[in-house]
Amino acid sequence: MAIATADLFDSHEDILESCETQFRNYGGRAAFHGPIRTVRCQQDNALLKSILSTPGDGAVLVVDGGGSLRTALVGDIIAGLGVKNGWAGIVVHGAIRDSEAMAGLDIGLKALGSNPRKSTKTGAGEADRPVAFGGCTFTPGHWLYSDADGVVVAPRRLHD
Ligand SMILES: O=C([O-])CC(=O)C(=O)O
Repeated sequence: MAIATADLFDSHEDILESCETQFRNYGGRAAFHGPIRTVRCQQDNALLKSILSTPGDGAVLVVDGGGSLRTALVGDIIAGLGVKNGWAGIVVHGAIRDSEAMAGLDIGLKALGSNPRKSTKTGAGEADRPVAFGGCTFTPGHWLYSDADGVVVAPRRLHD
């Protein structure tokens, strides 16, 4: 069942952060939520690919790509790994590609935009550290809720 971020905000304003970044929705799931995992990488997507190759257990991967639109950090193959391994969603502060194919994948996927240019594959980056953008800090283990209105983060799970 979809959980409305606006309703969550009204009930939990004291503990919620709301992200000001204006994402586009690319995935097949318009609304999604889960505990946060993170990765920070700059125009290189080998680390996030290896993370999405492991069991997600319903988590949301927040990818801090520094807001770069120069290369795509996620395409339909990497997003498909997330589907196969039980990730609830991917939030990319950066670009994706294969956007038409992504609409058919059963996963939440938000990103700033798209670019056909691929990323490098060195594995550079950091995983599971707090990352911040849009006035919001994404801390591993905190909970992220996303829908058409936006993305909110809470220090704990908020729904039954
Ligand atoms: O391999 C990449 O860099 C991204 C991609 O195209 C995919 O995930 O399908």
